[in-house]
This record gives sequence, structure tokens and C-alpha cells, in this order.
Amino acid sequence: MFFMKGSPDEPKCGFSSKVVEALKGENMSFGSFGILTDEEVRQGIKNFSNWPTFPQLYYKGELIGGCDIIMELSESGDLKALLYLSK
Ligand SMILES: N[C@@H](CCC(=O)N[C@@H](CS)C(=O)NCC(=O)O)C(=O)O
Repeated sequence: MFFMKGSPDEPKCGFSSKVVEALKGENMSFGSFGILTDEEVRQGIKNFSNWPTFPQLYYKGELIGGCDIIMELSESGDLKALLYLSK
């Protein structure tokens, strides 16, 4: 599940856009929520994860990370491993 600014088709932030491209590059299907549409969810997710920024990518209910972390995982090939092997 991907909490982002805007939508996968219309990201409203470069950080969110980069993660969408990385996930698409791995041929991953993913759910998304545009946090700019709901201020309560925007603050609630930050409190839940104790992570102050968006985007935030979750897998099986756990925060994987934001843009910087996803980019690192993607470049090292670990994103694919994480998303496929832990199924
Ligand atoms: N280094 C961050 C960059 C993301 C970031 O700085 N996001 C900012 C600007 S889009 C943010 O979400 N600020 C808090 C907010 O808008 O609620 C990452 O790896 O995800």
C-alpha cells in the first residue's frame, strides 16, 4: 500500500512520482491513497509510522520506507527480492 501525494497516474510530488516509477518498473500492482485529500489520514499515518514525510510504502502492514529508501532498495535489486520473496 502506497501513501502518496496525488495518484499513481498523477503524482503531485517528485518523491511520490519516483516511487511510482520504481514500483511500475518491478511490475508491481499496488494500492494507493492520496494523502492530500484527507488531512486526518495525512497526520494519522505520520503518527502511526513515526515517519514525518510522504511518500510512505507499506508491505504487509509494515513501513518499508520513503522515497530515498525505496530508491536504494530498487537500485540494489532488494526491492524486487523483498516484494517477491516474502510473498
Ligand atoms: N527524503 C524523503 C523525501 C520526502 C519529503 O521530503 N516529503 C515532504 C515534502 S513532499 C513531506 O512529505 N512533508 C510533509 C508533508 O507534506 O506532510 C523521502 O525519502 O521520502
